[in-house]
Amino acid sequence: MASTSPVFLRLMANAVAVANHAGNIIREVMSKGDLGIVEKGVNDPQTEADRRAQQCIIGNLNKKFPLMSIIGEEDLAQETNVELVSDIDKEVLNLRCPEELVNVTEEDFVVWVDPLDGTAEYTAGMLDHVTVLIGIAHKNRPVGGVIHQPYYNYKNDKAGLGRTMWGIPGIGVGGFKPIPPPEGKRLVVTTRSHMTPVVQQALEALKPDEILRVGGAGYKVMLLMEGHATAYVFASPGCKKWDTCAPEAILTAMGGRLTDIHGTPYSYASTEMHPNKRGVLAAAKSDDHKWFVENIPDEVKQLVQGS
Ligand SMILES: Nc1ncnc2c1ncn2[C@@H]1O[C@H](COP(=O)(O)O)[C@@H](OP(=O)(O)O)[C@H]1O
Ligand SMILES: [Mg+2]
Ligand SMILES: [Mg+2]
Ligand SMILES: [Mg+2]
Repeated sequence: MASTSPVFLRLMANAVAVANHAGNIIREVMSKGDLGIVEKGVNDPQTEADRRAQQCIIGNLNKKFPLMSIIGEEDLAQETNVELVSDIDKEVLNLRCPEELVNVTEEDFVVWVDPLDGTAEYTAGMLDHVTVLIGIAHKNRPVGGVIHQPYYNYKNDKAGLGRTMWGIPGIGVGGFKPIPPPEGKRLVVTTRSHMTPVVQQALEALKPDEILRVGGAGYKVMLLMEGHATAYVFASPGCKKWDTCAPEAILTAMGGRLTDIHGTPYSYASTEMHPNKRGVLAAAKSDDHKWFVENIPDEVKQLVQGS
């Protein structure tokens, strides 16, 4: 069965399995207590969990898809002797493949990996903000996404720890139940740890009923996916392609939209620069997305235009 499945489904099914394994690594590093924090820049920490999770994800995907471009957040020499993840997600493997991807070979996919999104929150013990993000692009656009949340349910002893969500535009989503945001309320989610005057200016102009400040692009998009927020607004060039590729795929699969703050989608080609220099704007409903694009002030748009 596996060998006859389209490459895309094998890739998605392996991405789910390897994201789950990365979640084990993230919990193991935390439980050992020594996070091995390195500051990559201003307010940009990296931990032993970021490093080991990336080695595991890229090492395994490389072994199975040696001709594919894989781009990870952390700048590391890839170890060759990483622990092999032998499982594969059977449910995802047996999904219907989008028609246009049935015959696509591994060379034509680009995979964007954020081994640990929400590192600042991980080091601060805000563990539910942490996710593992694996986004798959074809012809510059996200065609599949996996978000693993290793600490889902960590405050509840009785429930299972961790969960994995996926989405394939044109096919659907799994691992969670999409819930629309409350009608008649404007709930905006934004950064907790990378606030700037321009980010703040954009938020004020939108007159939200509530501003939710949480960590990680993955967790912010999860709040959109499950009806806790109307839009994710980040008028800053700080996020990178590995932060948005997987979340965009899942949001698109459920009818939402993720673009820059001007309303233009990003390209996820392997040659693309890493930063999302024109900011991030996402919503679970495309009508809401349109409203936010129209109501971000021109002054903010001029300050976040990528030049
Ligand atoms: N000014 C900045 N400098 C570095 N990284 C930034 C940044 N603004 C946002 N990011 C990155 O974008 C992701 C979401 O940020 P935030 O939580 O502030 O919304 C984080 O990913 P990582 O945790 O994977 O590094 C974070 O590092
Ligand atoms: Mg980081
Ligand atoms: Mg990130
Ligand atoms: Mg990261």
